[in-house]
Amino acid sequence: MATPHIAAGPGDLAPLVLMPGDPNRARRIAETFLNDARLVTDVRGIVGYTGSYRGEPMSVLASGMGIPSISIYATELFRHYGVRRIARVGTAGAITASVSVRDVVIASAAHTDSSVSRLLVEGMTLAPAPSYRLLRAAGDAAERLVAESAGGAVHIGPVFSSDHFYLDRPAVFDALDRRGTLAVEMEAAGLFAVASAEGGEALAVLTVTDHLRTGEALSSGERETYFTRSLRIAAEALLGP
Ligand SMILES: O=P(O)(O)O[C@H]1O[C@H](CO)[C@@H](O)[C@H]1O
Ligand SMILES: O=c1cc[nH]c(=O)[nH]1
Repeated sequence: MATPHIAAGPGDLAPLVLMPGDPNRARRIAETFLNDARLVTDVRGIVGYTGSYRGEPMSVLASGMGIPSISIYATELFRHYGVRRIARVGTAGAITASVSVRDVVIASAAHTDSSVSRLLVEGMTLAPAPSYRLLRAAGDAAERLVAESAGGAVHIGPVFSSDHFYLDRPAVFDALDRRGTLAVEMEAAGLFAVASAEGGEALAVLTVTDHLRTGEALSSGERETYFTRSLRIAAEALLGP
């Protein structure tokens, strides 16, 4: 059963998976958010746990950073472990003035400079996007949570999945900003492309931890506090219709 990158056995992973980039965050999600979570894989330090959320089996597996890394884990989950839905829960940098740090961005599409949108179907530039069912469920969950709890705004719109964390090309961000792009991160487009190829469903719910325009950044403590809201939106969406 084990794949080159996941050591879990048959039935060890739930059909619903939360996927942060950071393995430490995956462990914290297992310890503080899921119920009765147990470790099911730790190949290369990319830990995965399975427990439950509101009585439903749910797993968390880290993706590592970047499109190549998340593409490996998402492919193996959908293709070999019977996973149906993956929600990326990650951090992002705001690239437009109307988005602030502490806000949540739910990706409705993911522009990318990665070859993932160009290589998979010859002669075509694909448009990586989340599952509409999960996106709608996330929007509904966000409305309920914003009404219930304090915190920043929740935005739904396109993000930029960059192959470069250190991209010294401000004109790229200006042009994407003018086209309504909300934030930058490094995995959503790869996850969406894999989900569409493998017949799975995917979503990305991002906590805005940095602002590329103002230079503002959350402290590590604040990152954990505000991350919980994205997590709840993503987990509720995974349970959705
Ligand atoms: O917080 P995570 O999920 O890792 O996401 C963001 O943080 C990493 C860069 O620091 C990239 O993986 C980017 O997408
Ligand atoms: O990819 C990322 C993630 C968080 N903040 C950024 O500026 N970029």
